[in-house]
Amino acid sequence: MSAIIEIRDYSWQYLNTENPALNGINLDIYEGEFVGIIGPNGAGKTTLALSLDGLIPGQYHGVKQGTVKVMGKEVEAYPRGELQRQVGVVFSDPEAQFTAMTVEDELVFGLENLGLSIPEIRERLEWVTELTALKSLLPKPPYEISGGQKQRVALAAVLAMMPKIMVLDEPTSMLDPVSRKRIFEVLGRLKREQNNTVIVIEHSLENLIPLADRMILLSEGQVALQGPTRTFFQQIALLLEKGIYPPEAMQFFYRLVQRQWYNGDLPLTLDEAAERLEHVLMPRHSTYQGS
Ligand SMILES: Nc1ncnc2c1ncn2[C@@H]1O[C@H](COP(=O)(O)OP(=O)(O)OP(=O)(O)O)[C@@H](O)[C@H]1O
Repeated sequence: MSAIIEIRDYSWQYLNTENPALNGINLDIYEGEFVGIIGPNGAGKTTLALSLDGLIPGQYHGVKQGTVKVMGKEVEAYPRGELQRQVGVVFSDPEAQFTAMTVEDELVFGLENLGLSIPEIRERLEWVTELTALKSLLPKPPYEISGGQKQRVALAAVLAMMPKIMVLDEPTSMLDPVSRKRIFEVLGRLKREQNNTVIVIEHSLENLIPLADRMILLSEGQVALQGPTRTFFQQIALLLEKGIYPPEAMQFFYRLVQRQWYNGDLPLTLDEAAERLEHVLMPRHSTYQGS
């Protein structure tokens, strides 16, 4: 299977900066994958997102080396606007993306630009409104709704365009836990019901972990670690060293490992932690078989 995104020896240095923001990146991302990208501040995560939809090098000044290919073609080779049909990006500050007077117009606007027929626009509007639970907000001006609602509108606007690849750059960083959960519920449905390739840059690991097939750790512009989610988080010592704090249940079990009270794999979720704890405390009663 060939990768839908292929990044080879890719480096990007913004103009007038001392170090490259991305430095020798090699990555393959496959169709239908749900990939989580994490890393400390300044690691290059947003730069990577900008590189995937061509805003880098299109709208930024700097020096590029290597290649970023989307669906077999280098990002610079796409005619203007064409790449954005394949790659939809949602940033953490949705306000900047809104131009219309109502939420409904905001959603319809992009679809009209795609040249879709009116029945098709209606159909997609209905689908995306249901998926993101936006029905009651359709007549409202985008600037009158809450931060969480804005983020759902931004997500819906990109989803409605049905891009093959979606990149979400800290989509919940400005949201309270309830709104954050709702965004992740939408992402969960997207994963179960569609075959989109989804790349999420996110600090909220509790929400990301159950969805991600694969995780990538960026650090100082490089891929410091990548792998299937479960394997990835077993490298907890490296993650902690890079300033990433995995969910507390995982950290708790890591302490048990350090004290030699536990030698199985680290649980990814609270439910898994409860299961493993039962095995540690009451091995004869537990149904958990160990790793
Ligand atoms: N427009 C820009 N001009 C110059 N340097 C930039 C620009 N944007 C980012 N940088 C620099 O590039 C490096 C990577 O930044 P980037 O925003 O990609 O990191 P990040 O991992 O997304 O960080 P955060 O988690 O804080 O959003 C940083 O050193 C940053 O200062």
